[in-house]
Amino acid sequence: MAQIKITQSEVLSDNWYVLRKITYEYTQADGGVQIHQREAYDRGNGATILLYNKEAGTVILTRQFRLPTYVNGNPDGMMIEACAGLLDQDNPEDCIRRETEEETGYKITEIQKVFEAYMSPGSVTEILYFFIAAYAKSMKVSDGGGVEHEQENIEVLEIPIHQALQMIQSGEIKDAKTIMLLQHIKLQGIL
Ligand SMILES: Nc1nc2c(ncn2[C@@H]2O[C@H](COP(=O)(O)OP(=O)(O)O[C@H]3O[C@H](CO)[C@@H](O)[C@H](O)[C@@H]3O)[C@@H](O)[C@H]2O)c(=O)[nH]1
Ligand SMILES: [Mg+2]
Repeated sequence: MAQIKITQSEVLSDNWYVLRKITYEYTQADGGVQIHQREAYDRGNGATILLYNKEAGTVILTRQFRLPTYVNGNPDGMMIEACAGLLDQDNPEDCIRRETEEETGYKITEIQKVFEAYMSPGSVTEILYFFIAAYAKSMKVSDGGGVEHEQENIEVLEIPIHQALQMIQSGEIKDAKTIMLLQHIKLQGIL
């Protein structure tokens, strides 16, 4: 296994999130030492959740504008995604309960952690915690839509699972966390 020693960490940008240039010694298995420099974008960690209803065979997804996709080939910048949020000070479970209520309007009870994943390990530090939870109409406490002062403007979608899976094939769903959760629900036979 390679040995790593960080020798320098320079902040290139500290605005909304932090971009660092990190220099490190990389000692290979044969003892040879290389000097590497890599940039790492630190925007904290996140959590995401897929809400599902067994009886109806539906899932809850969100739709919102995502600027980085707009500047990289997504014509209207709109993305259909599983509900998700950044952790702030919370633990992943508290975070996703709060985000679920803010974004979808559902106050969920039992939630289940399914896995965790680095979403872009060559450039972004973030680890994402994945959850699923059952939802029912009776759990709806508000319209959702996100937090006004954060300019979130989130649309809430209730979609049959078979349609959501087709939307991956058609390219209407292009978000990695969402694809992972939809496939998980299908693979595990939950819906
Ligand atoms: N003003 C400003 N706002 C920003 C900036 N970058 C992000 N935001 C806003 O900050 C809010 C963060 O909302 P959250 O719901 O907490 O996070 P998220 O963006 O939904 O994050 C989730 O999705 C990401 C993309 O898939 C994931 O990377 C992340 O882990 C998480 O799952 C969003 O409204 C976003 O537009 C910025 O540079 N400036
Ligand atoms: Mg969000």
